[in-house]
Amino acid sequence: MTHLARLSHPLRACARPSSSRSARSTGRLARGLTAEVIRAEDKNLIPIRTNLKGSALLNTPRLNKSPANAPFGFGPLDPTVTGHAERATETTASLTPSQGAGFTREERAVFGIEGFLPYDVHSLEKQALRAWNQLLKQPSVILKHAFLASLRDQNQVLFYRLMQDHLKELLGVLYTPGAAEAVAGYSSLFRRPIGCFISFPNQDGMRAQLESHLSDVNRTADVAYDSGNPNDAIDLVVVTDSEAILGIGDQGVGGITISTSKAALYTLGAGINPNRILPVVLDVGTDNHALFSDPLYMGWKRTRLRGRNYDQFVDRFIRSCRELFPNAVIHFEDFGMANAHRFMEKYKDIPMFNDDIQGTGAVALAALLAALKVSGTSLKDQRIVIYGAGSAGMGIADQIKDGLMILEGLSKEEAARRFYCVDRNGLLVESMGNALRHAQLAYARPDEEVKDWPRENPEQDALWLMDVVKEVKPTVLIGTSTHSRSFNEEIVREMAKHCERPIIFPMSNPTALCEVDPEDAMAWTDGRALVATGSPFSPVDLGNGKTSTPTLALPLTLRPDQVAQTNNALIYPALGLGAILARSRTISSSMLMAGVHALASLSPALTNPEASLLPDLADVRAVSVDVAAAVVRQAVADGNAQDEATIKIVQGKEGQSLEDYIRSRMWDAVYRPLELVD
Ligand SMILES: NC(=O)C1=CN([C@@H]2O[C@H](COP(=O)(O)OP(=O)(O)OC[C@H]3O[C@@H](n4cnc5c(N)ncnc54)[C@H](O)[C@@H]3O)[C@@H](O)[C@H]2O)C=CC1
Ligand SMILES: CC(=O)C(=O)O
Ligand SMILES: [Mg+2]
Repeated sequence: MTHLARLSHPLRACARPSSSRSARSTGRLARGLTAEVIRAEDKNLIPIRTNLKGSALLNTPRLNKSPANAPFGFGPLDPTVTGHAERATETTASLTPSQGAGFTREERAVFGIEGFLPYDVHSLEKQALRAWNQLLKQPSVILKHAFLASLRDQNQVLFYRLMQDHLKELLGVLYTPGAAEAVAGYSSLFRRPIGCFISFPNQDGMRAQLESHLSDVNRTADVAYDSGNPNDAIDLVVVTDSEAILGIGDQGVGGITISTSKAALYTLGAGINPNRILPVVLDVGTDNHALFSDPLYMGWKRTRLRGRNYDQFVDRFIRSCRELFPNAVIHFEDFGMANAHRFMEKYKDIPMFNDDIQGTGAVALAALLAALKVSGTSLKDQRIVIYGAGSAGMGIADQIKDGLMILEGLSKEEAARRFYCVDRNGLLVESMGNALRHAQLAYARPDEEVKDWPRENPEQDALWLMDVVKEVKPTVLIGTSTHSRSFNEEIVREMAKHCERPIIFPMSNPTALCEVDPEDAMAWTDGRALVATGSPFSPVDLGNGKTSTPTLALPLTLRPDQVAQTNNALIYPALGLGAILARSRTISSSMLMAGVHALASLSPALTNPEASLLPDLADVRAVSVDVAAAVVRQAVADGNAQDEATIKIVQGKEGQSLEDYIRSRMWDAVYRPLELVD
């Protein structure tokens, strides 16, 4: 028997696929319920079915419409610690007014929760305002991050609504740089687990552990997004093994927070239903000895597993995912460089991608194409120095190399010659032999070419960044080194001597590891640089009263939206969404390139040369519609797409534009009606 909690809703009748067919028998929405069945404007009126009642309902974050407990940070304040007494008073005061709840009167009656809640019914908007006020009282980024984690763990819709309403302010809390602190402090801050933990010592139970997550998802079948087929409950797996988290290295089990943050950005950035994403950490031990000596460390306290056992473990994980979630895209995040590249090759025949290599390469190429429009130069005429030849650096080189081949018709070898890659042992040269990693081989320069270059340190063979900049006279300088402030004044000024519009992308995260502060880069190039950073930066105010920047030629004031954030988060959500909607067999390089072009074409700098090179990351959701559309079209053109409904839309057979179709598939942070099922 079914009890409808909102029988009176005017669109209730058309909220279900049809009066006689159940949603389960009609099929899917995420890729099934056809476009004419659910329109974008109706999707949020479709009830979510559940058999949970009372406190069980309130304690289920994906169904809860009320912030049930005091969020993290308000509880255990120690009044003996300076400042805590005042804060405790303040925060208690802020919690005193009615907590208010979004459950309607009818829902309260049907689900037996009236007695669990204060009387007044508060809208989501009002709840979001209260949550925002509470968050502002958190005194540090890490406590703000913890507040958000706690909210997410109590009321999913409210968490996403708050994030969406304040994306500009909160991205740096949830994601880089805030996520770096949260990952590093995981074991000490731990409250409740979010995500999926697959640990090597428990590997025999791996399948059962994944199945538990699956049945957890299926327990509350969502008519709007589920097919009713338990094997179609997960669209996306975001997995890390934590070896190279952002720029802070091996973080063991704490890496789960990078998976959960990246997962949240899929929802915020591309509307992927958060309940259909599985964030995973593969706990294979850690080589971070500080974690070993921490008695509170929660992961597997062993040195990092390597070799055959590690490979078999990852293989087993991928196999289990393919069996249990056959349609899911698998997103690899923050693996160490050698493994990241090996797995990209090994699993290239399934729908997977490596975000640090491919996502980063794609966003960097999009920013570069926009910068070239501003500078009026062509891709083939660039001399590109990459500082930090790891996953991201080589991913960027590979993507730009693809661009040189596809857009400029260069051969692979000619394209590779445009790059000079400097790593911790200096410029990559052929004589480095076995010390070169596989992904670096194509970019090693012949020793003959560089043997007479002057060295900063003549005692050494290695050529350092300054030596390379002096000889190469780069037009493009990209930082993925984790070497904070390494693009110093001397280097930037040297580059700017030989180049009208130096293109400088200091892409290392978090903020503290950025290779150059945009404000300095602008000052040292007399405002000529085209800059894009990996982490967010505050507005660069170069004019009026600033004595440190005396020789400005170009924009006197750089508004916040003028420093582009060249972060893979601007493209990976749409890449994933496109691949999911198309149910693409693989994620091909042509799909990536289609995404690059779509993103580059949205650059504000195309219409205003003084504007940001890329759209604001806070606008990622709108950006994602166009980028996902390009990815889907390419998947269909390549014969890679398998979803019939999507293919028909692309072929124009459904009378709906692909963009509208994509919007209709995007999950929104709104309270949908609940329907009680037995
Ligand atoms: N903006 C974005 O979208 C992205 C930024 N990144 C950032 O890029 C940085 C590198 O990340 P991954 O490539 O994943 O790490 P990785 O560990 O694979 O690569 C880092 C490379 O830098 C080299 N390196 C370290 N210190 C150096 C020094 N002093 N001089 C020259 N080279 C040095 C290392 O030997 C290594 O090859 C991180 O800060 C990460 O947060 C990574 C992915 C995306
Ligand atoms: C952005 C990102 O993926 C990284 O810094 O690793
Ligand atoms: Mg990463």
